[in-house]
Amino acid sequence: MTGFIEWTSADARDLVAVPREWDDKYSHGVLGVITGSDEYPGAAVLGVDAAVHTGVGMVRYLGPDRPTSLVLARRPEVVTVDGRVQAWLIGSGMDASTDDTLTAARMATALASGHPLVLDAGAIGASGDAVGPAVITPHHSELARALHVDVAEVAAEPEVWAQRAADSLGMTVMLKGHTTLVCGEGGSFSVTAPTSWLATAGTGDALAGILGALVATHARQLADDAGILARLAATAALLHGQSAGRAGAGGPFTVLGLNECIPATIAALQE
Ligand SMILES: NC(=O)C1=CN([C@@H]2O[C@H](COP(=O)(O)OP(=O)(O)OC[C@H]3O[C@@H](n4cnc5c(N)ncnc54)[C@H](OP(=O)(O)O)[C@@H]3O)[C@@H](O)[C@H]2O)[C@@H](O)CC1
Ligand SMILES: Nc1ncnc2c1ncn2[C@@H]1O[C@H](COP(=O)(O)OP(=O)(O)O)[C@@H](O)[C@H]1O
Repeated sequence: MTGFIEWTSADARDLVAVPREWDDKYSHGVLGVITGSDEYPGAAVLGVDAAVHTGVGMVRYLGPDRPTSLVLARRPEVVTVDGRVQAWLIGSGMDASTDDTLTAARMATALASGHPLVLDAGAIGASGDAVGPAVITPHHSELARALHVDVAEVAAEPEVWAQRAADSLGMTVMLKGHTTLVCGEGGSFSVTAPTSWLATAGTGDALAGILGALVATHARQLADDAGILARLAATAALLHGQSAGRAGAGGPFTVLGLNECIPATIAALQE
């Protein structure tokens, strides 16, 4: 694939931040999460669960009551009150033009915060309001919508459209598919999935959570070098694919099952 370097486990190894003996939950990174809705509460659960399994100092989830209850039922370690955050994950399972005024206000504050941003699904259309370094995580249809082109054009030349989006939006783009393409000021990388069983609802929400955790735990490095965002995105796609392969052992898996395999995938990476 011209210009795209295939990302490997060796490349990914140094992009998972292992807490040091002097770290605490705040210094290791706090991920703020604004995802889910009454219509799609599951997206919030899947993304938060993935972030926790990827390793982060704290996940702070701010969403409507229904997804909040479900997130806490699945992951009681999650904090659901406003406070200090080092990076934001926004958009999975929600609509940017939501009439929920509290969620809309939280989203506007996060976009303007200057903190690194992971913008998924419903937040991709709000990328123009991002102040800090940002990565968008569209599938083909979402990228086509963002660029006002036909999805068939994106499907025919995904490398061209991923690069065009990164150039025109001035941010990192992770275009999802069997081969996931990442472009940004830090480089252009491809990650080939080890299993097509990933083609199932909710796996993208988990990927966004993995990336959110990697971004939150590198917030300080991102302040000096926004270029590492592309390498973090490629690492997230690699961890996601390998965890899916591990979860299904060649067959299908649940998304929560994929998440449960993330720690072993990270441990194997660091052996
Ligand atoms: N449990 C939960 O809470 C879950 C919540 N979820 C949340 O649901 C929200 C909506 O997500 P969404 O992707 O289904 O809808 P949307 O972006 O409007 O797509 C519209 C059209 O695009 C196409 N299309 C779709 N995927 C494509 C692909 N990979 N590659 C190419 N084309 C693709 C397809 O059109 P078709 O190709 O059939 O013509 C489709 O009809 C989102 O917020 C997400 O986070 C989900 O994660 C599931 C689990
Ligand atoms: N055929 C496939 N082979 C491998 N991976 C796939 C395939 N189709 C989709 N994926 C991956 O599955 C995930 C789907 O994400 P997305 O389309 O956002 O779904 P959802 O919104 O339901 O979570 C992405 O990580 C994508 O790269």
